Formats: sequence, C-alpha cells, structure tokens
Amino acid sequence: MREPSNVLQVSGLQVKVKTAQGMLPLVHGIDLELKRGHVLGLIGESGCGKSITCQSILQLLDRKTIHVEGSIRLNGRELSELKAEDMRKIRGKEIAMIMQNPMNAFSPVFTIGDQFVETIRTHTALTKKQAYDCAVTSLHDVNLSDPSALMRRYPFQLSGGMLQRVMIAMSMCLRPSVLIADEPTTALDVANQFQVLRQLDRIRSEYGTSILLITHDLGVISEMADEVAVMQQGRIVEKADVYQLFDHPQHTYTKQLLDARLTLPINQQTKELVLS
Ligand SMILES: Nc1ncnc2c1ncn2[C@@H]1O[C@H](COP(=O)(O)OP(=O)(O)OP(=O)(O)O)[C@@H](O)[C@H]1O
Repeated sequence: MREPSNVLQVSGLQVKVKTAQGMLPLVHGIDLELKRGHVLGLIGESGCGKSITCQSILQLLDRKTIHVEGSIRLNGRELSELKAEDMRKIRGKEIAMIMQNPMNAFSPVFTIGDQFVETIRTHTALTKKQAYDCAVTSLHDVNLSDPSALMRRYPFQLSGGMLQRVMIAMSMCLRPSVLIADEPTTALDVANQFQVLRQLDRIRSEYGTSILLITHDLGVISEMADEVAVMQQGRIVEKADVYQLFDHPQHTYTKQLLDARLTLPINQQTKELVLS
C-alpha cells in the first residue's frame, strides 16, 4: 500500500525568545511529519515547548520578541516565507488551531454568531444563511445546547471548554487540511471530552483532515493518535508509531512518561467511554 504523503512537514524548527541576557532558545531545531488523514500526538512535560511549536507553525508569535527559523511546508507550500496577509488567508481555512486558551482566539466585542459566520464567509463561498445553518448544526454536533441562543452570546459569557468546542465546530464547517488541537479536552468534563474526541475523529475520517494533537492525557493519545512525537526541553527525543511507542518505548524520557501513567489514575473514564 502507498504511504500517505506528508501534509505538514516541519524541518529544523528553531524558536528563540529575546531576553535581557540575549536570545534564549525554546525549541532546538525539531522535525515533525504529519501524514494525510493521520493524527500525530505531541506529548511532553509542561513547558517543554509544545504550544510554542504550534504557534510557530501558524505564525502567531510576536516577531519582535520571538525569532523562528526553519522550514514549515503545508501541502508542499513553504509557509515561513509567506507575507502576514497571505498567512491570514491560509489560517482557518487550510490550517486551523484549537487553542489551549481559546478566549484569545475571539474578539470580545462581537457575538459568537457574528464571528462564526464571518470566519466561514471569509474562507468559503457560503451565503450568510448557509454559514449560519452550518454553524448551528456543528455547534449542536459538539454537544453545545441551544446553539441559536449561543450564537447571540459574547465570548466572555462562555467557559473555556465551551469556546474550545466552538472552535472545533468552526473547523467542522471549514474542513482545513490540518487541525492543530492544543489540549482540546483538558478543560472539559468526561462526557464532553468524549464528545469532542468523537467530533475530532469525525473531522479526520469524513474530511481527511490531519490532526496535530497535543495532550497530557496518554489515554487520549493511545485512542486517537497514529504516530507520536515525544518532546523534552525543546527537543523531539522520540518519534514512533503509536503501538511501537506504547509497547516498545526507546528513550528513557518516554519510558518515564509511560511509567508515570501506570501510577496515576489518568482519565480511565474517558478511555472507557471512547472505547465503548
Ligand atoms: N510568548 C512567549 N514568550 C516568551 N516565552 C514563551 C512564550 N510562550 C511560551 N514561552 C516559554 O516557552 C517555553 C515553552 O512553553 P510552551 O507553552 O510551549 O510549553 P508547553 O509544552 O505547551 O507547556 P504546557 O503543557 O504547560 O502547555 C516555556 O518556558 C514558556 O515559558
């Protein structure tokens, strides 16, 4: 069988932050490959550089204080050379992100409905009515009750977990080739974790979207990921197929992460729900 091609190819990504003491490296030349329709899990301790890696891929970091080097190819197109304006057109439509702090992704002065419909219409040829209908249907699919009322609310009236689900619903309408999901289930209760994972899996299987999934929950990784990259202090220390990683971890740090999982009561309920 032919191997699926890489939709996202990150090579030699370095991120440095300007400090009073000079440039401080946060990410040390990492490589990541995400295949079409696959889920790549990115795991590692808090502060190891997972979120900053994702924000670099999407060029969301402040260029005045953070310096990014390396190649980021999306469907063969080099993103690091694009102008900010061109990158804005790609973000959301071709590569989207569900943020860990979703409040930052919304403007406080417009309703969820205005922002949802506007985002869809910026990237698609849908009419206002079609965009509204798509929004309501997908909000319902991510288990948000009374979607029509929710469309009239402002971001500050929703919890972080609700806003994350609004972002997933937007992706269901936009169907990007790559979706970066940064801790998409952390802020949710068990039933909603299950619902979100199911919808992410649906985005992948129905639209062929590739997902870069960041989570501390190894139960979620074992259920969702095809490949896994393990990050430690700004470096990728191990990359493997999910079965290989769980059954035959190679790096000491990976073994420590897996051992910690055996001693912690990690989200067994979610795992059982996903498996059922
Ligand atoms: N905008 C920023 N400016 C300067 N330093 C930053 C910025 N964002 C993150 N950092 C630093 O970069 C390092 C990596 O942070 P990052 O948020 O990527 O970690 P993470 O692996 O995603 O952690 P967590 O799992 O807790 O979300 C940390 O030392 C953090 O303090």
